[in-house]
Amino acid sequence: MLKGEYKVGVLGATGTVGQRFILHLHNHPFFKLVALGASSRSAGKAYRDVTKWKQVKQIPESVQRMQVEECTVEHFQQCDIVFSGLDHDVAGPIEDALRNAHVAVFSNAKNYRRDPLVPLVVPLINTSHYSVLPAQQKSLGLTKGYIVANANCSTTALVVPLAALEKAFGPLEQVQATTLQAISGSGYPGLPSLDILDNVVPYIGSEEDKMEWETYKILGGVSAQNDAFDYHAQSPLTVSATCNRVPVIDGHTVCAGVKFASKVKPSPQQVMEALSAYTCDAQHVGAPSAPQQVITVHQEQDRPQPRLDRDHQNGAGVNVGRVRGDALFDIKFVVLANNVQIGAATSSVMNAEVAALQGYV
Ligand SMILES: NC(=O)C1=CN([C@@H]2O[C@H](COP(=O)(O)OP(=O)(O)OC[C@H]3O[C@@H](n4cnc5c(N)ncnc54)[C@H](OP(=O)(O)O)[C@@H]3O)[C@@H](O)[C@H]2O)C=CC1
Ligand SMILES: N[C@@H](CC(=O)OP(=O)(O)O)C(=O)O
Repeated sequence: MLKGEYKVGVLGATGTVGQRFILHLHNHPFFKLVALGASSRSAGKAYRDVTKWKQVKQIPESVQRMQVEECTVEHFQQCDIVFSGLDHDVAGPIEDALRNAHVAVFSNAKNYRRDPLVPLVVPLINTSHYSVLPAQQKSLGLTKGYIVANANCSTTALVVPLAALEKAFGPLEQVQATTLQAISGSGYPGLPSLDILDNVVPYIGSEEDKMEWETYKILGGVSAQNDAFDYHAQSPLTVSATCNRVPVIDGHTVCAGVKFASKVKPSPQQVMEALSAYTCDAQHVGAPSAPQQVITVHQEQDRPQPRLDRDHQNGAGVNVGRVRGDALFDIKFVVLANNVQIGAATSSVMNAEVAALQGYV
């Protein structure tokens, strides 16, 4: 149901997430990158002159000389879609202004995730939440333009296997999750090397709270009138998260324990089969960024590992390993997700691909 080529822009194009957007979008099959935005420090200059480019791949030729603009409506209202990798300190009013200018905004920033009419979408799980977009538009008197948020990167890692387990075995009762989060999650330049090398920092501001409540919204449903999210209202699920920063560059690892609500518990083998079999709408509608395999289940005792597994399928899926029974929980496992790909830019792009393919853009 594509309407042809869509003009897209990137806000925060010079940042850690913005650079991933550039690599995703510069030769996309139906998104044409036409506008780049960043702060007034970068505006008016060529992209290659203001970006501290940290990717192994070079800046695409077509982007090197593009002029970076201020993130104002006048520079982006030509776009059908804008991807936001903006700092959350500034993202709120900029994204709202673009929505009001009839642009579909797909944001990585946390500002609108709690909004009762903004879908919080992990494209491997809940693109069905787009059914609330007309209610969002109606509440603002808009006929075009909306905001879709993607989740926190650690939440994204955790919820994909949880969604697959709920689909196969019914509601979950308790989830305990302990993260080992990569340095790139804190943006560039991130933590000082003297804080993170040879060290683990057992605190990431507001991360635990986000992992807990975002999970409820993502795994929840939508009201019969398509005008509200139910935040998992009918579920007995309780999530408890502990977040740590570790000296890994990219790739968030989460060690999870899960209790099922049902009295009949699946075996580790059944869990592995269910995780491997899980598929999602992004695959079914043919989103170009969707992975072949949503959850790659590793049989080796010592996988997944960030260095070895984060770039599997360009970081578009998640990796699960060490699926086993437990004395306290019904099942334990380790999940790894590339925080700057499916945890950030890939999620936004895949969300927009599904929206376009389903006629929401
Ligand atoms: N890194 C990650 O793993 C994840 C990040 N996110 C979220 O994505 C967003 C971007 O994160 P990240 O790329 O790591 O951050 P960075 O600090 O690397 O980049 C921030 C970007 O915001 C721009 N910016 C800063 N101030 C302004 C301003 N006043 N007006 C316009 N643009 C401005 C910067 O432009 P300039 O270069 O000109 O300063 C830069 O392009 C954040 O909201 C973050 O929370 C979400 C999930 C994962
Ligand atoms: N806080 C995450 C990255 C991030 O920016 O999260 P959020 O999008 O929820 O603000 C990390 O440090 O790894």
